[in-house]
Amino acid sequence: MTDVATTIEPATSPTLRNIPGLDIIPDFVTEEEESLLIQQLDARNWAGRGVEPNPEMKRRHQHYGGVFSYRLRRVVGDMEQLPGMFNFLTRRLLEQKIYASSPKSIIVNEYEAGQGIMPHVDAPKLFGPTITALSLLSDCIMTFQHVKDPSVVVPVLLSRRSLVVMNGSCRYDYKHSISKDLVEYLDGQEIVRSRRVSITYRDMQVSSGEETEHPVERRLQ
Ligand SMILES: O=C(O)CCC(=O)C(=O)O
Ligand SMILES: [Fe+2]
Repeated sequence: MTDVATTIEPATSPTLRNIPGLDIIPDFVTEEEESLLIQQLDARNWAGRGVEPNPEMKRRHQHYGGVFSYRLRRVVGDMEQLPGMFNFLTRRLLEQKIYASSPKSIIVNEYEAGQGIMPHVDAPKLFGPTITALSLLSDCIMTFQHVKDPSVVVPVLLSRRSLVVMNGSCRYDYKHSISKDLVEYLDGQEIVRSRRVSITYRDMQVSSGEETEHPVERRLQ
């Protein structure tokens, strides 16, 4: 990547929302599908807050496919098939050509009001070129910050039931984060945060055990 900085517009420009490789698909699931997903997820075990494989994490989460330990920085255990409850989502991702083949890994994150995720780039050596996250139960703002030019900060609304797709520059050149704020503002719109559950699809890039650049500790908020 050369001359990245020269292609970036001033931070004040509204056109900055056009981050190369960023796409947001509204209403990726229906209200009925959202309720069913939440019901099924809540019937399963949430990790974090003292529960393995990431007991140190305050945010509750569920890993499917490859179970990634943030502490050990690697996939622990065997790659398992994704549970059937995700089949319709995977099918939709393939139908809409967001992925060419079924992604092998899902992380479900739960954010209580007052919880967020620190700025990070999803481990480039571990996860593939397309990251997607489905927002359930609450709107939030995802903030993108350019790695090489931190003055470039781009807040983007992730509305409830939308899918955010990160490819190319968006996936590799920008950190993404979600604040802990209970109330957020974007373009004069007030966004009141409540419990949010996100379903992130990622392809595993390499065999387990490879060192990654994941900012482990800084994710633990
Ligand atoms: O909650 C989200 O929408 C994003 C989660 C995320 O960035 C991650 O797990 O790496
Ligand atoms: Fe991420």
